[in-house]
Amino acid sequence: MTEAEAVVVGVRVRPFAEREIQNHATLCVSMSQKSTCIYDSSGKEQMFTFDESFWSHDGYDDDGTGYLRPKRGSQYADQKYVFDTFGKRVLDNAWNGYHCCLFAYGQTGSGKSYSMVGYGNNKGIVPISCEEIFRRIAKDDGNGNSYEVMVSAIEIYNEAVQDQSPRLARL
Ligand SMILES: Nc1ncnc2c1ncn2[C@@H]1O[C@H](COP(=O)(O)OP(=O)(O)OP(=O)(O)O)[C@@H](O)[C@H]1O
Repeated sequence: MTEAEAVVVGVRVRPFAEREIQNHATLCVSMSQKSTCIYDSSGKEQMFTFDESFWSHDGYDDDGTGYLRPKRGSQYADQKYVFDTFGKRVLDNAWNGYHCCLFAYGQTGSGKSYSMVGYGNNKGIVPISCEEIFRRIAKDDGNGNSYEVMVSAIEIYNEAVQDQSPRLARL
């Protein structure tokens, strides 16, 4: 990990919620690789560059199990893609002994829980990481190493810190 990579930032756009569709919401974001473009009401563009721009607004279908996968040729970022490009990076660094933190920031209903924990078959970064941690431990079986896994998770809401670890342990 180089100093330049010490902090990485990604943005993700979720599909319109039912209420937004009913209110005839207008899409004002577009993404291309690492760039995110936001249009104001006059159509003026503002371009931002992040380490990753995850387009999850459209271009997906259900694979029959409830999992949302990209349609052929679409740029839809599914849960696996988000884990592979962001979650795995944090996990790999933690595995190499670095103290790491991954947090989701956004207004209510913006998709933080979806990305971090997920819903149904669309597992988020936390459960995929847990599976990966125990897969790596199992793979190392017989090499004489011992592992201790501890989990903690906090939620900061209205500037109050809440320990969500017991909730996480029930997943
Ligand atoms: N990438 C996505 N693809 C499909 N649906 C999504 C995606 N992100 C979020 N959603 C949907 O949008 C809704 C709101 O998402 P979510 O519950 O993750 O928001 P949140 O930011 O955690 O909200 P809160 O702060 O109120 O807990 C949910 O119904 C969720 O299923």
